[in-house]
Amino acid sequence: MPEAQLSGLEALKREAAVRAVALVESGMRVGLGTGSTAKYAIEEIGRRLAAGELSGIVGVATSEASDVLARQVGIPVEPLDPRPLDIAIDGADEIDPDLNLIKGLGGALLREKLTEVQARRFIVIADHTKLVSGLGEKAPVPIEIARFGFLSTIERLRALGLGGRLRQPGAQPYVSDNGNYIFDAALPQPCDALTLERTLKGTLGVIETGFFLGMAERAFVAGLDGVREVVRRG
Ligand SMILES: O=C[C@H](O)[C@H](O)[C@H](O)COP(=O)(O)O
Repeated sequence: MPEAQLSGLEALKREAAVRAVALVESGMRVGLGTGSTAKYAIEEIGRRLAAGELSGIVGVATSEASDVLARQVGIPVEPLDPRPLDIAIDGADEIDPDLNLIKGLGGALLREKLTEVQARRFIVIADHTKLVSGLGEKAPVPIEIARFGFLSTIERLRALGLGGRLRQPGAQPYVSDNGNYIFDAALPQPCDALTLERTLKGTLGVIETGFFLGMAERAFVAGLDGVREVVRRG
């Protein structure tokens, strides 16, 4: 869509995406994120390929939807294999001052984490509404859980003191690309995300969480005064 037709927030998201895609070079293997911001990054990579600004790009998609979009815009897509990715670009639901993230409100957390952990550089793109002083301030943390015995798993999550609910947009629970359910957990504030992440990973029935801690190298965050580049400290 031409820039002039995008709403204010959408234009900001695209601006952040374009800044991140400027880091992509010919021949790179690129992790392709998921969501309404990552969509702009995929489109921009496609545009640069079509314009001859890039060549030899291979994309690894973090969701079925991003796989479809990438192919539509002419990005060759391959499955994730053990080779490192040069870069991954993705959106986020919350970003704290140390670039720890909550991701997965779009349901793609497991494939995103599997892909982004293999990237030499993981770049986050977002609009300014995603910035928080502590994780869980605005968004729940999505927890992907096995369908089998999910009610028992939810009881275990509640026993950890977590509020929240099974994601269920209609009559049936939401099913991820991997065939699992998602529990959107409300976090106590303030939240010790690292400790909670460790506890959750040791909880039977939990497959993955939407905490992306210490993974992002930098973020391009678009606000009304332009795009701010935030680099992780240490
Ligand atoms: O599962 C979805 C992903 O983690 C998204 O990257 C995240 O939800 C941000 O999406 P959006 O850019 O649409 O706000």
